[in-house]
Amino acid sequence: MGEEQWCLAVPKREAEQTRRRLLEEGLLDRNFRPRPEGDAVLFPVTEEVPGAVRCEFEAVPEQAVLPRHELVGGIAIMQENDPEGAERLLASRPSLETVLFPQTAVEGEYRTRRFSVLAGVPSTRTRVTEYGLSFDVDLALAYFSARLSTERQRVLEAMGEGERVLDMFAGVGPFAITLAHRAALVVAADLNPAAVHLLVHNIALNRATNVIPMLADAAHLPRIGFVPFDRVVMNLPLAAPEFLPAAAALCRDGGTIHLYALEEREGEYLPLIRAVTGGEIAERQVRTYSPGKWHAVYDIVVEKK
Ligand SMILES: C[S@@+](CC[C@H](N)C(=O)[O-])C[C@H]1O[C@@H](n2cnc3c(N)ncnc32)[C@H](O)[C@@H]1O
Repeated sequence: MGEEQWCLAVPKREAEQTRRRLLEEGLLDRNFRPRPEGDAVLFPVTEEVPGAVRCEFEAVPEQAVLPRHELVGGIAIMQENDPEGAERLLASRPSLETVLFPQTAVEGEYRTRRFSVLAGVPSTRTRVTEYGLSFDVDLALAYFSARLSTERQRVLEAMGEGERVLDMFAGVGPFAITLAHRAALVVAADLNPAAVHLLVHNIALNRATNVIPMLADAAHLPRIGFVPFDRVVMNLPLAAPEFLPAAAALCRDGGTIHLYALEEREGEYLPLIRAVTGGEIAERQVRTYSPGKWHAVYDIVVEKK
């Protein structure tokens, strides 16, 4: 008899690509085995992701089960403080260098966590490869989440060639450098000096010649006198709504703002958005954040009032 579990059904021809993406984003639940069903493959996922439904799965035999973890480049972040499990995990994958356990939640203005090292090289720095790009990250110094890789591709695909883009909360640059592929110019700002240091490094690492890094508080950006941007990315889910008037001032009429927010009910931020701009709004849930809370994105077409 199997267990009830969230699962994602994908056509067989997309199975390998999906498996790699779920592994990259730490969403593949390794306590269960993916299984074919008709023309599709059902993948067990660790949380309710868009398109997931409930299915029954056979659990993997106990000795094969590795501790739950999220992969960020050569680092595994475990959900439990289990040094013995960490050693097994490290031994299971030659590409793993370090196993960490978060001692805190994501906290503070810089959105970082403190970690203890459970196994391997005592470092919080690693290189992440995402859709052909490389990002050097230091998880203790600056925010990075591999789980947004699909979201970055979605925004890239929505873009036209030659846009002027502003990333207001750029971190080490994953959105800015991904979007630079189609943009004419990307301005990438963050107020964490360590994040900007890695952002500058990652711009050079990816030979992105059209990304301008800035050590700046996003609240100050409207006073710089930029030519309005075609697209503004606001990935600071706990506080981005506060910065929406600044983003709207920086975006051209008809341009798009991608506002990431944490919400407890669908449409929670619609009244606030409508008070700032009159254009079209599409809302999507990106992933579960904690029980009863969603990481949502609002794609907002700016209509100057
Ligand atoms: C959730 S992280 C997102 C980073 C990046 N966009 C990514 O996807 O990895 C939010 C970032 O906003 C930065 N931040 C927080 N408040 C800010 C502000 N007022 N102005 C500019 N950056 C800010 C933090 O330092 C952090 O790097």
